[in-house]
Amino acid sequence: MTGFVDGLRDRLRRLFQRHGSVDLKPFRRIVATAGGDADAVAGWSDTRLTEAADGLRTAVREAVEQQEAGRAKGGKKRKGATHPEFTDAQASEFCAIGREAADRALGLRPFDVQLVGTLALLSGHVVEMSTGEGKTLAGALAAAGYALQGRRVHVLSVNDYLARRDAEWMAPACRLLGVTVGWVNEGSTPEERRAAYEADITYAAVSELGFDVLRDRLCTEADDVVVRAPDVVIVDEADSVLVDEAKVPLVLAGARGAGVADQEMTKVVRRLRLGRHYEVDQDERNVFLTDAGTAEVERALGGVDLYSEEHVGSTLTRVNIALHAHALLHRDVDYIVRDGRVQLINASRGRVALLQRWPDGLQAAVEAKEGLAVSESGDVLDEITVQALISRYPTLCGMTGTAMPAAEQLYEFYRASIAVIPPNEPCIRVDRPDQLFQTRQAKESAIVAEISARHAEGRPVLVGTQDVAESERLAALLAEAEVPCVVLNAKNDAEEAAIIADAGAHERVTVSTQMAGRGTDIKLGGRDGEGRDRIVELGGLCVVGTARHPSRRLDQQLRGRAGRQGDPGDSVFFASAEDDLIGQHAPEAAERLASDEDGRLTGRDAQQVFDHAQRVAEGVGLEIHRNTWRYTSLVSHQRGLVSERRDELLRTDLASQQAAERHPERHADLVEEIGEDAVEHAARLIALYHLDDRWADHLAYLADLRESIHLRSLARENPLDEFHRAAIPAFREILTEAADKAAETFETATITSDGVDLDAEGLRRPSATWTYLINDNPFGSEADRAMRGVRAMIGGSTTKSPRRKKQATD
Ligand SMILES: Nc1ncnc2c1ncn2[C@@H]1O[C@H](COP(=O)(O)OP(=O)(O)OP(=O)(O)O)[C@@H](O)[C@H]1O
Repeated sequence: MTGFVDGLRDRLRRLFQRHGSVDLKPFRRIVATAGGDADAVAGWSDTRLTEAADGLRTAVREAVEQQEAGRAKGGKKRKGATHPEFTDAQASEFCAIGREAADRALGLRPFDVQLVGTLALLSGHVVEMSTGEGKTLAGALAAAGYALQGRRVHVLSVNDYLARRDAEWMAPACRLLGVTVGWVNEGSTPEERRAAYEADITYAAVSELGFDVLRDRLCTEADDVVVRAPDVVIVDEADSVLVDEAKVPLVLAGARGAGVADQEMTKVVRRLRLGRHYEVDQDERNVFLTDAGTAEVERALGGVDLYSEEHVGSTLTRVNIALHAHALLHRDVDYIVRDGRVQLINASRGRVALLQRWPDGLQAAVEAKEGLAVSESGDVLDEITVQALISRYPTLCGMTGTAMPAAEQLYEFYRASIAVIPPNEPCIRVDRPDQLFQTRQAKESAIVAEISARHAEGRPVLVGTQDVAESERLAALLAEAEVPCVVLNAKNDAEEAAIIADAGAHERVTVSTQMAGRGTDIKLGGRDGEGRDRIVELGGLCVVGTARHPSRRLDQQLRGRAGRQGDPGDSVFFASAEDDLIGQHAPEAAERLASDEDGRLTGRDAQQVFDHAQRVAEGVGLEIHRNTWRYTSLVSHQRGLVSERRDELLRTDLASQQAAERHPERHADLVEEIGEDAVEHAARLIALYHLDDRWADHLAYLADLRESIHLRSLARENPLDEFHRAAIPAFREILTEAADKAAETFETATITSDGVDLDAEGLRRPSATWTYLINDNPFGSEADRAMRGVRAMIGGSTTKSPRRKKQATD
């Protein structure tokens, strides 16, 4: 009933309420009062400043203690956790000392609007502040504010570079406020991680935090856990993380042995030709063998029948994996080859995703395609989506330049409201109308002409491309036109900071893949801003987009690179009817468009077609997000229950108690023989092993279930209901089954004062683990998958998901 009422309320809300900014007046009032205290605070010594911050910390703690004591006296039970907050007077004092601390420690005196942003963050909102308005500082002060309220804060960045940069940059101001700061990077050791998470504020990339949370789930000693319980999360580039990346599952896999390359199949598919032997979906997510392709493969494999019972599960799956690697994963778009290894490119950020890989079979197939040694294979041990990861935090807030266009999703998925903070200086950037063309070739000629013209004027130009291959094509065209350019993409992201630092320099042309999500500052005149006046005179930075993105938000993020802090600048997007956006979302409309002899689209409706295609793309993106969440929220709930049990096993003597209940004699004998502690330790190891193993099996079952259920949806059953109908009972017995198995092992295993040797009992934990991201639905939407199922039934081939080895070999 509650679910029904909530659902109805949500629908009504969506119908009637426009998502607007929260009221900033109360924050403005507090900041104005803080302004009055500024002179007094300016005269304080550093020590006095730190003491004042400490005084705030104590006052908040005492207020919370008083509240709790009052509640206990009144006999009231605590209903949900209440979070400590500043009173208005405390908030005002915090603003005054925070501003002074930033000024002294960083040489940056926060503007009023930044403090308004800080207060909005402290109220749990997502804050919209334009590019270059100083979100990093507003976020750091909010983090310090939460820390003074006694909360533990994680500040999440989109990548390692920003996490470290922001932590190191902001730490001196936080230190002056008596607040400690740590950061985590991919290369951090477990000790460094633990120390970083012990700090009041921890900066980390989202994926790094997620992988730490997953790795913690494998610990068998409480002291090995690195991440403490989630409390407050401040998300930088909030819309990218909370919306664009939310659906991506982070996966932890455990080594099972050397991987095996399917050389035979790689050779077979290499001979296949697009159009004749196989076809690729318009959105490049699925590949199908044609009849001629099927015949060719069957012949190459010595005359097998791919659809016979013998081959349909195994050989056909192998063909599909190899074909997927051959036809759908492109070097320099989806991955690069570096140091003899395949490295994935994170599509939304145009960066190499180190230590990440595709699911087993697919990874091996790509490695075989590239003639590389095959890496280890493994089993999925656990996975979590970014959304589930962030939903664990009782308090969520964040900042971004583009929150309002994501308002609906932010409310729907996180119940987050938006505070739109006005700029410190009004934005004077000119966003020019789109330049639309019939063909990609005509578009690229026009892009080169535009860049050449701006370059000739001496203006810096930032070009945002969609992928690495496009960047390189454009760089070659610019070279032909004798326009020197710097290419920033996943191939050289180590040099990113240096390249970006100079992207605003005189005559500089920077071609960047997926600039949108990079969150780095471009200063006019170059890194030291020396040539700034000259660039201002010339008109500032010119941003060129080479295609419209799948959402307006991404377009805006790219445009926002120009015109920071009231700087001059302009932006223009080029687009063609041959772009993916149109091919995927408005192919029929594109056929009706008219163009002139330069290939420029002339009709008035051309712009509408592009806008429409983008709206459709946004709708598809939202639907994928909703759908993923509908599936994963159940899994996430189940995961929470398992985690709770696991934590209890890890930190208490529950495992030993359970063993004593089920096998009292064996337990008593062992305690006498080797002592209570040793028994407890052995029982714990055994119980954790079985719980983890059972959970990994359950995840594999759910993945299979989800895959198979799409076929049932053709029989007009609601796939989500079906999924729940099967997934809930499958989970119900997990905890009991794991405990039963643990009891069995406890009864039969050899347990000595040295403990229990799980390997010897055949209960092998993975020797090594690694992590990877699964991109949003790499094997297509539900509808695609249902269609593939039908095609398979009527005799065509499909790319069956190789998501899990278990599944692939079913
Ligand atoms: N109060 C301030 N006074 C002077 N300069 C400031 C102030 N706050 C921030 N800055 C400067 O503004 C620049 C941009 O800051 P920051 O990178 O935090 O912006 P941002 O809002 O995060 O932009 P982006 O959208 O690019 O991430 C930095 O060079 C920083 O030093």
